Amino acid sequence: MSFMQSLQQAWTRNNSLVCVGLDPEPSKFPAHLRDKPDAVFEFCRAIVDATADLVCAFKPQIAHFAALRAEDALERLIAHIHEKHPGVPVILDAKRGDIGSTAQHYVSEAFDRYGADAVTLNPYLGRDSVQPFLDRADKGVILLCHTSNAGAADLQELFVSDESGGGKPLYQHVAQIVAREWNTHGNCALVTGATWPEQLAEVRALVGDVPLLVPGVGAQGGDVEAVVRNGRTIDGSGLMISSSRAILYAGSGEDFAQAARTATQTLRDTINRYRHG
Ligand SMILES: O=c1ccn([C@@H]2O[C@H](COP(=O)(O)O)[C@@H](O)[C@H]2O)c(=O)[nH]1
Repeated sequence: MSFMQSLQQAWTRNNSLVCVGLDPEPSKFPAHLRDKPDAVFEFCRAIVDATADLVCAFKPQIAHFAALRAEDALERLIAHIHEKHPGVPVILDAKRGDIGSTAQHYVSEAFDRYGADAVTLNPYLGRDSVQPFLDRADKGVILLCHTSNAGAADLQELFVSDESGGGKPLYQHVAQIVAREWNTHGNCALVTGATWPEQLAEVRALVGDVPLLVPGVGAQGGDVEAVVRNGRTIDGSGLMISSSRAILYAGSGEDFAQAARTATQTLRDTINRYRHG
């Protein structure tokens, strides 16, 4: 099944637009796990198993594993999700982007080595850098459009002129070019941060039903109601609203996975309040 099919089925089956981000930070693990040799895998697996029926996707952030020399734990974690929770897509948050010959290796890394269903990419090197990913029609290609950090405005909101003499902010150009030209296989999505709700509305208006990955609720303080109202599609879906720290570290004791479940359930219910009204 393709990434887009899995995502749509997970939205419906779990009645959820929540994406749980998997950003392991051992210093925040509960004491009983912290010094275990396979702590990163055990922590993330417990979170996954406690929340899989409440989410539309999982999003491991690759730097959180690589910095700990825990790439092996990431491989096993994604394999575990596919085996125990089939139908829940995995987005590898890697923000890759390079010339074509190197991009091919990033394709293999994300999809063949790690077995991810989708990957985040930086579109800044242009179409040829993204093409090897676009060609994997069954996989999701999620391009940075307007990120959640304060510095997003430094470049992404710069005004760019077009051939007709008009112009628009760069992030709107990215949204349009992805939706109109790069999405030939229907496998593209865009990253638009929850902390910029007006820009989120602009992007939704430009891209029709293209799914939006929205980090920035929870620890970064994005307003869930504004995200849902500004980003939803006509049928009340179209969003993967991602939260990492606020879910992973909701509890710090032996019941951390149950605390993560409760936090995920609360976020899902809050989102659902605004999907159709
Ligand atoms: O614009 C972006 C793109 C990616 N991220 C990533 O999402 C999570 C956010 O973590 P929280 O703990 O929920 O704040 C993290 O992995 C970022 O690298 C983003 O925040 N903003």
